Amino acid sequence: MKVCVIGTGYVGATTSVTLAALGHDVVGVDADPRKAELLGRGTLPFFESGLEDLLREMIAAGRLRFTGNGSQAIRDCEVVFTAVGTPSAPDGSADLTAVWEVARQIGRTITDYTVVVNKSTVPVGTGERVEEIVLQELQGRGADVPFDVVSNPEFLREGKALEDALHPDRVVIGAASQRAREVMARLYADVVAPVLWTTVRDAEMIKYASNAFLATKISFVNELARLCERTGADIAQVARGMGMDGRIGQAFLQAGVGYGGSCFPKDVDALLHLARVNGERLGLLESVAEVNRTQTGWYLEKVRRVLGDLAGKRVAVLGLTFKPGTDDIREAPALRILAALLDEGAQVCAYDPQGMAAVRKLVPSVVYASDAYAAMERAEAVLLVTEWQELVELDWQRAFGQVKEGIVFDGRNALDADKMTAAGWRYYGVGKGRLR
Ligand SMILES: NC(=O)C1=CN([C@@H]2O[C@H](COP(=O)(O)OP(=O)(O)OC[C@H]3O[C@@H](n4cnc5c(N)ncnc54)[C@H](O)[C@@H]3O)[C@@H](O)[C@H]2O)C=CC1
Ligand SMILES: O=C(O)[C@H]1O[C@H](OP(=O)(O)OP(=O)(O)OC[C@H]2O[C@@H](n3ccc(=O)[nH]c3=O)[C@H](O)[C@@H]2O)[C@H](O)[C@@H](O)[C@@H]1O
Repeated sequence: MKVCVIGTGYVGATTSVTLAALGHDVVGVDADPRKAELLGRGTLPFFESGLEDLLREMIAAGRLRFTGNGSQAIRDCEVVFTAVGTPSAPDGSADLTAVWEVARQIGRTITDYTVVVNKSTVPVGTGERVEEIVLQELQGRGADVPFDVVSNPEFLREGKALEDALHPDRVVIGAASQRAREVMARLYADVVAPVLWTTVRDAEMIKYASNAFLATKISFVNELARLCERTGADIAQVARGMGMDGRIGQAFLQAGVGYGGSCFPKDVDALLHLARVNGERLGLLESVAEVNRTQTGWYLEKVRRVLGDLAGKRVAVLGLTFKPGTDDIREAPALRILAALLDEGAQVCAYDPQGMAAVRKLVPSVVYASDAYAAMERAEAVLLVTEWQELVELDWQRAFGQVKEGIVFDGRNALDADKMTAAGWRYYGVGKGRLR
């Protein structure tokens, strides 16, 4: 099938590659000509393991190309995906400017039956508004072209984008017409995953509900971690014990410095906004956001209690991206931590395997080290903020020989506390018993 994907960021690029791998003839479109050009040459504009290889393979096979000119691509394709960004507006709502722009472009362009598939994360009711916009544009040019609007939310995680896109837990398709359902069934015929057919509104809500629930699990353990530190329990053991109950599950119960990224914070805010404008209050979700907003502050409070005044202290920060396996620093907890440390006069030396170039632009006054050992040299404390495998597997014995004070604040409970202690470190995890 001929498929067009508009917007080739994380989701659009991954969707384009995945659909090509499923045997479709795909053209990716981006308003940023630099992105389209890079992708066309087989280069990803972001770091995502494994994706670039398959991108090149699909281009070489002639099944995937990229362009800055959407109109021709839209006209040629039976299915047009929208995968543009839906960032937070100042009031917390999802800014849908790019979604409306694409809808107008589609309405101005299509000449034959087209299935307009929304992959961006959008509030309930967006599909219906897209339908209205396309129709207005068609009427404006006196055209009577049949089309359907479908919601097909994306559930991939950064760092595991390809794996998630090729082997999803489920595919959710919200479609009103039988014609659109048949097209979508053909499109995903070779995906080995359960498909849930819903209304457009249900599919839109499923996406927000899923992200909000995952964020809730994280804030739940993070709040409990605070109580564990007061009561002398270990949140890692508590989470393990809870997760062994099949109804609860182990996933997303890892306590830490809070969730970041381009999705959980913005999607929780957007759902809260959607509730407000619909006259509902989601008190539980408000608390989820509040726990997350205060989690880095709580973590830093512990650092202050152990180190005292931070002014003039040399602190190493390891891991800057919002999670391992990506170069994405959007809403990364590390940014708030760096800002607070600098604000209090600490001398900060940082290292991250992929995120330093982007962080350096935002926070130039930090010293960026060439590797983790260099970052830790003469440090009075080490803050592990993102649990890259490379950082977890460091020779911590060797590092102990380089620091001034062997104090480590493991913001992700990723290090082995016993081994760290045996190597000489004073180890502070998150929610791991009372402070010594
Ligand atoms: N990043 C992620 O892991 C996931 C993101 N999502 C959702 O998917 C959507 C896209 O997210 P990302 O890929 O991260 O965004 P992104 O910001 O990385 O990429 C969006 C792309 O759309 C392009 N664009 C904007 N307006 C355009 C237009 N009118 N025509 C053509 N291209 C245009 C931009 O140049 C950019 O390259 C968002 O709604 C997000 O919430 C959903 C699941 C996972
Ligand atoms: O809508 C989206 O964009 C995506 O958002 C998340 O994916 P992503 O943000 O890439 O990464 P996650 O692995 O979910 O991690 C998000 C944040 O939560 C934190 N986290 C995760 C799990 C956990 O147990 N504890 C925890 O603090 C991570 O460190 C990270 O900062 C969801 O997992 C995806 O299903 C969804 O498609």
